[in-house]
Amino acid sequence: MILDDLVAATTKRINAEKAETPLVQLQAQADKLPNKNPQEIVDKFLQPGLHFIAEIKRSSPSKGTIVTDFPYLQIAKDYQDAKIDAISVLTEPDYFHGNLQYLNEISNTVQTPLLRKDFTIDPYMLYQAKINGASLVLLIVAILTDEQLNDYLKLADELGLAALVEVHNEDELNRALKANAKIIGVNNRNLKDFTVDLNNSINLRPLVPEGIPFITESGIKTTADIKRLKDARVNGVLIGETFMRADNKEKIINEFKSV
Ligand SMILES: O=C(O)c1ccccc1NCC(=O)[C@H](O)[C@H](O)COP(=O)(O)O
Repeated sequence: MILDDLVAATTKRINAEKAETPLVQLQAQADKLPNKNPQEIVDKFLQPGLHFIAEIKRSSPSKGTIVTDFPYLQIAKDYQDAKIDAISVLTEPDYFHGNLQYLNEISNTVQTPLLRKDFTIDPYMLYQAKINGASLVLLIVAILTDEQLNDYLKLADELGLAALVEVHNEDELNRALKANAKIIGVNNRNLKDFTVDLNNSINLRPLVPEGIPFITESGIKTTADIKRLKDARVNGVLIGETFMRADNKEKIINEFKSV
């Protein structure tokens, strides 16, 4: 499965990065930075209305190259101008052609909270996220043990990072809730065959308590999709490809917001 390949590539990459910059060095850098308050993001997603996380990504395993022109700083400014609630920045290099440097530069360009979108498999990546300006990190339940999930949630909190805990099914959702995840993301993409089905989120929505923001991710393309998801009472949508392909990002975001 693709997640196995992503985990293998990420493990190799992080081991190489650790050899170059040891964890203690990142910890010392992180210690010097002020902590943000992760609860602020949770509270924001719980406010009435639909919240938007817009993604910056060049490619993906399911779609290959999405855009050839990739002015990531301008895209971040466009998202900020459209008053998006958070920006998801792909930092995975091998399959998404992302880069941690993009996150760093974007954090110096916009004030919008940033999600480090990567395949977190090591605490080292949480320190990297903080140092490079993230407010949120992604924790994918399918690639973590319960112990890792608990440890990374605790560390994220200590570092002042909110965690978007991603699940694909009821079993993973139960693990996320047991670990006291404060934000749940449901991925509509089946990572075995890459099909997307918004019903995945719609079916799981009632299982998440009201005090935990419910974010639906992947495959959201039209105002009709937004209406269905709003009717299902999700708190937020995470949209990548549709926004990346749009020439006028503010226009499509405003159309989606007006549903
Ligand atoms: O998108 C993929 O091909 C993919 C493959 C394996 C793991 C994760 C993958 N996608 C990451 C995402 O979660 C999406 O980038 C995100 O939900 C936005 O989806 P979309 O709006 O469909 O671009």
